[in-house]
Amino acid sequence: MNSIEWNRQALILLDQTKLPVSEEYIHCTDWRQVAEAIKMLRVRGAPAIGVAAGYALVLAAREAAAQGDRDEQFTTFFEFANTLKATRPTAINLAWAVERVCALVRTSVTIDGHDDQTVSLADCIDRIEEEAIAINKEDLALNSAMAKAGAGIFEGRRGLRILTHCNAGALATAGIGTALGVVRELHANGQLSMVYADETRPLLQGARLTTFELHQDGIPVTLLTDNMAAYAMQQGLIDAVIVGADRITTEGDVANKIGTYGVAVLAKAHGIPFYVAAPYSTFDFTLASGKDIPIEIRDSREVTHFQGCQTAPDGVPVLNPAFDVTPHEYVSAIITEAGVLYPDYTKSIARLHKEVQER
Ligand SMILES: CSC[C@H]1O[C@H](OP(=O)(O)O)[C@H](O)[C@@H]1O
Repeated sequence: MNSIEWNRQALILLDQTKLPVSEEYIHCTDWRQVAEAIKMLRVRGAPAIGVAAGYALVLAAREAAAQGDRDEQFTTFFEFANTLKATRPTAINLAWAVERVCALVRTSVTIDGHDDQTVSLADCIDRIEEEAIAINKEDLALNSAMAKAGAGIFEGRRGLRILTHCNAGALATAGIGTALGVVRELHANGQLSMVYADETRPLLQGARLTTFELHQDGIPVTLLTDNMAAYAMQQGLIDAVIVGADRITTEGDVANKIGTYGVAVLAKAHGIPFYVAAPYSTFDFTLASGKDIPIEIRDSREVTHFQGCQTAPDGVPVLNPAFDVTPHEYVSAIITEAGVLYPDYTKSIARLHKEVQER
């Protein structure tokens, strides 16, 4: 199942809002279609929306390069890029990918600090496409490195029962997944007994996507409603929690799907390790405290309706934050493609940053 495919003319996205009932694809030939797909979670998951945004910028550049004079073309392109970046504010991978491509364009048209008037936006399109493909390939490659690093935590252990929240799998990345990448590695090693998947209200990424993915791969999975996680832990059914992330601060505070913080508190109360799996591109090196992470507030209809079925009275006030922040004190370790980070996260994350910058 290929959730994101670039054929040079179009970005083909698996519409995740239709899963698990049907596998339908959207052929995006306009960057606005990709922006809508990200906003509506047809493509979702921090790394995946970064990859999709990279390809959307190829479509945006092609459109902008065909209109106005040279300066207008660049202005239009950067406006399109900013619109794309604003579709979902919490997952930093989206902004990271957009900024990475925009920085490339700015560098391409600058010589010795001056604007090189000989370079047009059209001249940049091939490089933008190369960068989008590079972002995609990097995400694909890092997933396997992360999976092995994460599985290393459980060296020699068998019969593992892992609880996860939301979907941090192949559908959320360009590869095998972050949290579910570790799960897949443990399964391949014969170490996994069961995955317990939180349904993850209100959009049910766990019920619809995680169970779908794991069932397809023959990995044992049991579905929980979100209010069952405490029971499962109390009954001794869970050995560890592994989740993904949408943004991690320099102190190790973690933004992830709403409900993650509650799972982390429950895990701590039951002495169960709580692991976060995320690539380097999920770290925000400009923020220390999780309190400063912007939390996306989504449409109230996501709570009062599901797939057209109304489940609450008209007009009832609704709170619908798409993410919450787990303070680093609740995080046992952070699994990355460069290895496993342990507290003191301020130091271990700084070391990761330094290593990657020096590559
Ligand atoms: C591979 S991390 C995916 C991360 O993104 C999900 O959010 P959404 O479904 O709204 O894109 C969730 O927080 C996952 O942990």
